Amino acid sequence: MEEETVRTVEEHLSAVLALADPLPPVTATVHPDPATVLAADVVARYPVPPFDNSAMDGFAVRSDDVGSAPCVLAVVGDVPAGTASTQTLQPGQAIRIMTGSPLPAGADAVVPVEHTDQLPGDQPLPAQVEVRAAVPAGRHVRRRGEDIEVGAKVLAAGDPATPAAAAAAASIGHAQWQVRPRPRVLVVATGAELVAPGDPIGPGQIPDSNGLLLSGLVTQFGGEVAAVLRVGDEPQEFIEALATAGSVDLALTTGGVSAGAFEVVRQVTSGSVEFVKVAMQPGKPQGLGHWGMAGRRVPLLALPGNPVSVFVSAWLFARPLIAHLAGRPAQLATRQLPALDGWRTPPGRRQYVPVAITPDGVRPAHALGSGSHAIASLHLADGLAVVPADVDEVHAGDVLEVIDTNA
Ligand SMILES: Nc1nc2c(c(=O)[nH]1)N[C@H]1C(S)=C(S)[C@@H](COP(=O)(O)OP(=O)(O)OC[C@H]3O[C@@H](n4cnc5c(N)ncnc54)[C@H](O)[C@@H]3O)O[C@H]1N2
Ligand code: MOO
Repeated sequence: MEEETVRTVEEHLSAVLALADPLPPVTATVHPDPATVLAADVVARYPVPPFDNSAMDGFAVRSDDVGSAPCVLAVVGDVPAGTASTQTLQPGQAIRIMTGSPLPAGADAVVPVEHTDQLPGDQPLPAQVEVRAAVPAGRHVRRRGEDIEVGAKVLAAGDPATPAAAAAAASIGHAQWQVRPRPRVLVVATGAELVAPGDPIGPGQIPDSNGLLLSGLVTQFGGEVAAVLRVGDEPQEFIEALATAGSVDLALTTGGVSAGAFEVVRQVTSGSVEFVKVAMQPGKPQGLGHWGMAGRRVPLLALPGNPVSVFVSAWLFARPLIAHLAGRPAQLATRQLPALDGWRTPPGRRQYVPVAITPDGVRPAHALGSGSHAIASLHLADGLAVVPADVDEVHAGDVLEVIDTNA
C-alpha cells in the first residue's frame, strides 16, 4: 500500500483495535490469571459455607443449657475437621468441636475452649466440661449459605480471573470455567545490524535489545510470548521466520519500517500492511495490517526499530490490542502530575517522555528526554509524560498527563 497518511494517536489506536475481535472463549481449569477475564457467568453449585459450622475451637452446646453459666456438661463426642458428628446433642451434653467442623444436630452455639475449664491445644477428650460464660443461640456458628446460596451468580462474564475469583469458583464447586485465553504473540526483531545480547559487536553492529524489551512488555500486558525471533534485512529470511512461527494471535515486528534502503518489514508486507505516520514522538512510523500465518489472517503491528519508540508504541498500541484480544478494557490508566523541570519539545507531534515519578511530580528520566535511542536509561522511567502536540516548551509546574508504566 502507498504511504503516507498522518494520523493522530487516537485515529491510529482505533485502526489498531479494528484489526481483530476478542479471541473465542475456551474451557480452562480454574486457575488465577488476572490478565484474563471470564467469558461466562459462574453460578454456585454449593452454598458457602456448605454446612452450619463452628467459628471456634471449643464445645458445641445448647444455648439454653449454658444460660446460667458456670455449669458442667457431659462431653459425649468429638468433631475433628473433615468429619461430621452422627450424635444429636441432648440437654446437659456438649460435643468438642474444631473450627470449621459441622455443628452437631441439637447444638445451636459454640463455647470457645478459653471460656471453659479445659486447656487449649492437643488434649485428650474430657468426660465433662465446665462452661464459664453463657453463649446466646447462634454465637460462633457460621450458617450454611450465609455467604452465598446455591444458584447465586457469583462471578460474571468479563470479571478478571483474580486469585479471589478462582477461590470463589472453587468454593462453589467448579473445577473449570470459561475464559478468554491470553493472546499468543510472536515478536520479530529485524535488522542486519543486530547481534545476540552479549555477543561481540563488529562494525555497525548493536545488541538486539528490542526482542527482550518487547517480549517482556507482551508478558506485562497479559499476552503469552509464542516466540521471539531475530532476523536480518533479507526479505526471504523475514518471510521464512513468519512462515515457521506457527499459530499465533498477533505478530509484532520492530524495525524496517521507515525510509531507508533496506526496510525489510515494509518491503515484504506492504501489500497487506498499511504504513502510516502518527503525530507522536517517538514512534512516528507505524505499520498495521494482517499477515497469513499457519492458515490464519493474523493481525500484525510493525513497530519502528528505535528502542524507546518500541516502548512507547507498545504501550499505546500493542497493549490495547492485546487487551482487546483478551476481552479486557483497553484504556490506559493515567494521572495528572506536575513537571519538576522544564524542557523543549518538537512542535506538531505529541511527545511521550520517559519520566521518573516522585512524590512531588515528574522529571525526565534522562537528559535526552524522549530520545528514541536512549534505551540504556529507559529503565529509570516509571511512566510516560504526555506533552500535547501544540506545546513547544514544558515549564516546571505545568501539570501533565502521565501514563504509569509500572502499572
Ligand atoms: N529519512 C527518514 N529517516 C527516518 C525517518 C523518516 O521519517 N525519514 N523516521 C525516523 C524515525 S522517527 C524512526 S522511529 C526510525 C524508524 O526506523 P525503522 O523502523 O526503519 O528502524 P531501523 O531503521 O531498523 O532502526 C532504527 C534504529 O533502531 C535500532 N534498532 C533496530 N532494531 C533494534 C533492536 N532489535 N534492538 C536495538 N536497537 C534496534 C537500529 O539500530 C537503529 O538505530 O527511522 C528514522 N529514520
Ligand atoms: O518517531 Mo521516531 O520513533 O522519533 O524515533
